[in-house]
Amino acid sequence: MVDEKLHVTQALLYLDGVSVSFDGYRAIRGLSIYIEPGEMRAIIGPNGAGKTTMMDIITGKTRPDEGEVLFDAGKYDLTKLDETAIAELGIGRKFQKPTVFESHTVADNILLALKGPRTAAASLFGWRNNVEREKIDEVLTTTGLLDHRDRPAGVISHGQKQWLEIGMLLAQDPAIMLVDEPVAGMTDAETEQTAALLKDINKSHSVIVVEHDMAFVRALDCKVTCLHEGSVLSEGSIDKVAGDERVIEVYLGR
Ligand SMILES: Nc1ncnc2c1ncn2[C@@H]1O[C@H](COP(=O)(O)OP(=O)(O)OP(=O)(O)O)[C@@H](O)[C@H]1O
Repeated sequence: MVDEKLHVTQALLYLDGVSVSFDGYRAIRGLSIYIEPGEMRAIIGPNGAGKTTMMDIITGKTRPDEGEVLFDAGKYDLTKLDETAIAELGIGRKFQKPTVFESHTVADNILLALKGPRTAAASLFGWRNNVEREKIDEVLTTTGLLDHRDRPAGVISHGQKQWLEIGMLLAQDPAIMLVDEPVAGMTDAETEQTAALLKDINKSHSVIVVEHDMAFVRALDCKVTCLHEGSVLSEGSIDKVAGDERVIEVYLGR
């Protein structure tokens, strides 16, 4: 049921005054972030700034002690929903380490993601309809993996595995994709391609990217939020944030 009191914002994702403590340590402190529909946002900040914890709060893995976490113009209070319900609302997450099914082909990995976990095993042996085939090829084209569609996912490069996992997320067509450090361990060329891929995906999906690689963040060409000690230290264009003396002191100047 939709609570009328929640209609306080047009933001796709609205975090306001969010705090959480672990064993008395306040990992997130009065964090407020608003993501507009269709937006791409890069989140940066030093180790321990709270970036992963923020993603955990959005996806329901961690419950905040206080604050509001609303989705889709205030329609849904994410603090009241579990991880499965939040995923079903269209909030998709990609963790840092790729977790593709290595013994299955690249195409079957996308098929498994399309089907969802419940019917996945059966679907691999079942009839694959044209709609699925078209969707798989569309995702593989977007992610630059069409030439690898019939190779086992275990033999493709680290960068290609990251793109495959982004593709698996894309197959589920989430309203917003949360992507955690996608270019860690990538070559410069792969990093550039990943920025282009996420910008392409952002034409039809909102995206939040956590990343340390500043060349990559610059290439994303989007609004940047720098977290520090669990709250927003600086926010705005990459030039504004990268030129902010407080950001240089705690993060960039290291
Ligand atoms: N489940 C947990 N139990 C106890 N402490 C935690 C837990 N999760 C996070 N923390 C602490 O909360 C703080 C924020 O951690 P978090 O992982 O969110 O930072 P981060 O910005 O993602 O850092 P990194 O860039 O290293 O991934 C850290 O001090 C961390 O040790």
